[in-house]
Amino acid sequence: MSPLTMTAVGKRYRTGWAVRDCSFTIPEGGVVALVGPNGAGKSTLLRMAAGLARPTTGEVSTFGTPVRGRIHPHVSFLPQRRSLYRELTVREQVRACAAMNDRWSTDRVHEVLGLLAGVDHDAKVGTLSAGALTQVAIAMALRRLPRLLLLDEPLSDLDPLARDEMLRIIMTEVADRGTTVVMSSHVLSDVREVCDHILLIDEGRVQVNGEIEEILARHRILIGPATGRSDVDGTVISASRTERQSTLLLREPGPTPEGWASTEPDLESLVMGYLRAARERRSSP
Ligand SMILES: Nc1ncnc2c1ncn2[C@@H]1O[C@H](COP(=O)(O)OP(=O)(O)OP(=O)(O)O)[C@@H](O)[C@H]1O
Repeated sequence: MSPLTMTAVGKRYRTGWAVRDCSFTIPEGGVVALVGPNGAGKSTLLRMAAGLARPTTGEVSTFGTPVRGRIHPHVSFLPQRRSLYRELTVREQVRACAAMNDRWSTDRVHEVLGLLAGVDHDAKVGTLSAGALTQVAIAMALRRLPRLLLLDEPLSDLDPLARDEMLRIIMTEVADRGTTVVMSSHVLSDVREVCDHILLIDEGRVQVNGEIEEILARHRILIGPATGRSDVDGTVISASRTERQSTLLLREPGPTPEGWASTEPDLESLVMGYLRAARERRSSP
């Protein structure tokens, strides 16, 4: 059963459509990078998956159950704005959460505090740095033992050390418990090393969705003469040209024509190619 499925999902705010006609399925286990530029619709997608925003069109399901205004018991969501009690100390915050959740044991409280080795457990939450706040919120989200963990920009406030530590904790969770993690970021390099699946969105639409290795294998970068591409077979995603040469990103390419050199793209150039193409479509009349 897929942890998260969206079918023809759209979300319109008063300002316009934030998400349009999104259909995708997330496989179970592993880390999905939800990537897109600022304002692409990442938070809106995650909020709909968590039951905090209602789709205007289509249907969102988690573990086969339609999300209708309430979060699935096996799903945990870390919003961009961390919702914690600022007047409590870190220790009190974790205990308060345990007291409100009958699935939490005393052991679980110690586990959460154990994950927060670099954070002062007696500091008031309101005095913590943004990075430490994020660490507390992620540790608490993890200890709810979700089968699907939705993280909205979890790494944006973290320094490089804290970021590596958080990624290590998340990867341990995935390996030990088979948790599925969907992690949004507008910086691909932040999530690249831990994700095996990518969901690229731009202007609220899915541009790319799938296993990274499979997606890369279906694309090629072709470099050839500046004069053109008439003999190139496949779907041209994006094209650029200098006086000397043309560079194409191709999906499902045919045989490489004479005079062209072909290489497999890395994920960064593939993402850039799709985003550039989307920008060109927007700016052309
Ligand atoms: N509550 C809201 N009311 C009106 N418009 C909204 C609301 N939330 C988001 N939007 C708009 O919807 C679009 C998508 O926003 P969203 O926050 O989902 O994107 P994002 O990819 O998460 O961006 P970022 O990386 O900057 O957080 C943006 O144009 C945003 O201004």
